[in-house]
Amino acid sequence: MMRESKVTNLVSGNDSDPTAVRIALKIAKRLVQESSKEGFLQQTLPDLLNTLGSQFGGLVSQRNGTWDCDYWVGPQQPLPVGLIGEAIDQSSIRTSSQWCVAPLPIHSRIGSIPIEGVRTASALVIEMTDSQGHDPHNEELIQATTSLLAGALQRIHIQQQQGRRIEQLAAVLSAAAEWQQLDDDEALLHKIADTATAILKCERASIFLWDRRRRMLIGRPALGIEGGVLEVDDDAGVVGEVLATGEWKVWNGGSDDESRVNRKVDEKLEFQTRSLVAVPMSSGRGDLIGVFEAINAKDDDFEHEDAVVLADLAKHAAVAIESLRTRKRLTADRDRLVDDAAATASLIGEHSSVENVRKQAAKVARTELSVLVLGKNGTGKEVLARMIHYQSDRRNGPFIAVNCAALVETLLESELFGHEKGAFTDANQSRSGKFELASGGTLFLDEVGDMSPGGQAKLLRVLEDKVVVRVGGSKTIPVDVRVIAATNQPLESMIAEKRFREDLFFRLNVVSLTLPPLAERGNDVLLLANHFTEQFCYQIGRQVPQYSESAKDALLTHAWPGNIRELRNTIERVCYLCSEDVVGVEDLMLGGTTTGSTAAVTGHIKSPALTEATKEFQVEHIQRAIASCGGNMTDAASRLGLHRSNLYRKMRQLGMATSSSDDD
Ligand SMILES: Nc1ncnc2c1ncn2[C@@H]1O[C@H](COP(=O)(O)OP(=O)(O)OP(=O)(O)O)[C@@H](O)[C@H]1O
Repeated sequence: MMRESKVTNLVSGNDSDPTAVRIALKIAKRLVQESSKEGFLQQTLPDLLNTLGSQFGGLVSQRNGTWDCDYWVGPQQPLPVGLIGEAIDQSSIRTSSQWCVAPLPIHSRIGSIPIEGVRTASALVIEMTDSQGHDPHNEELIQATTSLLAGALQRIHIQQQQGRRIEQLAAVLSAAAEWQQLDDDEALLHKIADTATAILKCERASIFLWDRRRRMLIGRPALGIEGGVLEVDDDAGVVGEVLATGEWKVWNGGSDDESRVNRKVDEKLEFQTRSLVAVPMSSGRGDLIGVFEAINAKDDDFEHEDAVVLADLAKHAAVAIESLRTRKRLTADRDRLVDDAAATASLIGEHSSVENVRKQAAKVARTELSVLVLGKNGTGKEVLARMIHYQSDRRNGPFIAVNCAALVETLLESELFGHEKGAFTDANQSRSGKFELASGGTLFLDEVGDMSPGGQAKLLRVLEDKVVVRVGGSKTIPVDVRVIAATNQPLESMIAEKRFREDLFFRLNVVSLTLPPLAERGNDVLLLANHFTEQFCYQIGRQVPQYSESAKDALLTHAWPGNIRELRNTIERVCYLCSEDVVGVEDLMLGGTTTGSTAAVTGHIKSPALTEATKEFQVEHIQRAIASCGGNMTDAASRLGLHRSNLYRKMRQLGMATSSSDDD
């Protein structure tokens, strides 16, 4: 009671004792000026001792069972260890003929701030005459002084702790940002461990990832271990304690139970653990994924604050480890999907013309050059464009195909460049165009010869400026797109007729690749027929049939006006409708067209009657398709394996009537 009132009076300055007031003022003044414990003691203690009537003495603290001087005024002397121990044990002043020892009280909080981690016993040791030491007034003053001194030192400790915490948090955040950049497991774990050793000022740090199934902890990085793998039972040592309780643990060799440490790990690592702090690591979902451990603090022991810092690091480390795992999984998934897609984009064929195209395509794929693919309908222009994309550095980006013939000018513009909300009547919301969607990848512009003059002008501008402006918008949006265009139209004669822009032609036609009609590819017909047969039979789950010799002949002599698309459709029909093990010529239902060249080889004579018959067959075939689709031209075109615009073109060629409103 007496001590509390004295302290209160000292601090509030109400005490009438001028010495007490002087002491309080000195401590308060120094507290404002000094932020380190050493500086504060150096500046304050000589004066304080003097005020208390002594020249010599100091502040002592217990570390690892022995008493050390924090600061000593005057010549160093053997410490009165017995008297100090007595004073600490009884929490009161003890005096001898030479010494007066006053224990410093341990405050658990200063104001509303809890004091963590300071549990060291300290005492003020003052050399004084016998009469001074037994003077009750002086004793009261000493007690009050120690209380103020303890408060001041603990405030300094808190300030230092807070300063260190701010520095540590900044270091943790900048390390975490660096970790996110790494994409190698081993490098990440090493970096995390290095960060922990630097921030906690310790010798080593390890992450123990929990293999629940095997009930093992895998320590990484396992420095000093051959092969770099350290495995320990998940219930062993301090790390096991953390895993079992989900709470951090500190172990300091000088004071804590030796049996808690798993010395087997030391043996494996040829290392001596003297102190350690270990904290749990949890995933974003809160599951325990392992333990993060720091070993051998360089200064003193590990304290509660070290566990707090390590726990901060562990949170960020768990996020970095998990996000790297997720990134790796996503990359592997993407690579698998890209590989699957690339496999479907291989240009099947052994004909020299196809070999040639394949070689040129492989060369051009590695460049950013614009490519124009020429060839009749169904010859595989889109397949070739995809192949170039998947062989290029853009293979992980999108491949977007647009059929320029399928859209009227206004729609094409919004399709390619996007539009802003309200740009036209149906534009209820903003939409990205295909150029934006293809950014980082390849844009395939099919039937580019069918593009309107307005569309051609806009396309040219985008190709030159590499930016798009959405319809109804004003902002320019940069696009990084490789364009591959294709057409079955004779662009050069269209240029002469002013139906295609010459400047656009030169922009698109940096490299041109031409795919030959199927009928000119000799045995490729059988190669492709076998490929499609296997593909469809696999899809249906049926046995792959053989083709009779006459069927093979028919496949080789057919004119294939619809090229590979027609062949694919024919084989699809055969696979679904012919259940025999051997496909005969009648199962092919090929109709009458045969190629001139092969007809000559096989002895057939191409006569006007045959051409007429072919025409009739085509007219009937188209009429049947339209009728079976209830007049829906889009469905009929897709049933015939044609694009809608090509169906109209074909119908016009055959002299069939088309409704003009549908005809664009
Ligand atoms: N070399 C090839 N290997 C395998 N399949 C192919 C090959 N060439 C074309 N095909 C197949 O034939 C069909 C038509 O091919 P694609 O669409 O690439 O031709 P296209 O020339 O672009 O046609 P269009 O001019 O009508 O747009 C597709 O089903 C495609 O998968």
